Amino acid sequence: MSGADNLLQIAQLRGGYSEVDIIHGIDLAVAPGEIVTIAGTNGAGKSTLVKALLGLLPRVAGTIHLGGRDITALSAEDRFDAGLAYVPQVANVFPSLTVRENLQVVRGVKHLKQRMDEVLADFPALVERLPQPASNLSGGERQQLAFARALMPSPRIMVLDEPTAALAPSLVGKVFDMVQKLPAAGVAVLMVEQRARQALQISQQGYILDQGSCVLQGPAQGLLADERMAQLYLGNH
Ligand SMILES: Nc1ncnc2c1ncn2[C@@H]1O[C@H](COP(=O)(O)OP(=O)(O)OP(=O)(O)O)[C@@H](O)[C@H]1O
Repeated sequence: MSGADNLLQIAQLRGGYSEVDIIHGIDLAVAPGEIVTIAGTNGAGKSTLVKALLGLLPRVAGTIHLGGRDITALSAEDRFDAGLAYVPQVANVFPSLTVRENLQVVRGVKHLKQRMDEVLADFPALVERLPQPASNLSGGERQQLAFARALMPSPRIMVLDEPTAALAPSLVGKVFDMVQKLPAAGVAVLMVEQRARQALQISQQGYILDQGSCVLQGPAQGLLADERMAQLYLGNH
């Protein structure tokens, strides 16, 4: 696939929180319908890369294109409106609002009632919880609500920050199942995940960061098959 066909195209992205660069010229692409995993050691720069992508890093250089449009200079709000959804690791729902209100307050949703019905069709467990405060939800249900919220404005790509991190091990498979269904709903996925092996198993492409640079990239199955690299960077999960 040529660069022009990619949904998301990050080129030579660098930047940091002060004058010191934390990420050093990263190239990354997500094609329509793809799941792409970013893995790497602690402190490698994964969250910093995500912040740069979302427009939350104070200083960046390089370019970011979404659907062929240069979004590098856009605010975080305008990137969201352009179809970039984000599910943070924590604080991804409003606990004091009901489940219904959590879905209603998402910015930029057209035909709210209809869209809510469409999204809830994929999350039946949330339907009976609609009148309850989100604080009543279990960890797994809360993650479902976070995904449902992110889907409300019909994004083109969802950026997931360690979607399994705060969950009991028994729920991890369910979250990866949810992720795996997103491309069929027309949503590509860019996911940072510590459970790198499991994440790569449901991904088409993977990128391994170390000290702010991409040290390895390619088809996910190839990365999993490279035992030496897998030992170094992918951990046991
Ligand atoms: N707000 C910040 N201000 C200054 N430096 C920061 C800030 N956030 C992160 N850093 C630094 O940037 C580097 C990369 O951190 P980052 O959080 O991007 O790594 P990561 O790969 O996401 O790590 P982890 O897997 O532990 O979450 C680290 O050296 C970190 O100390």
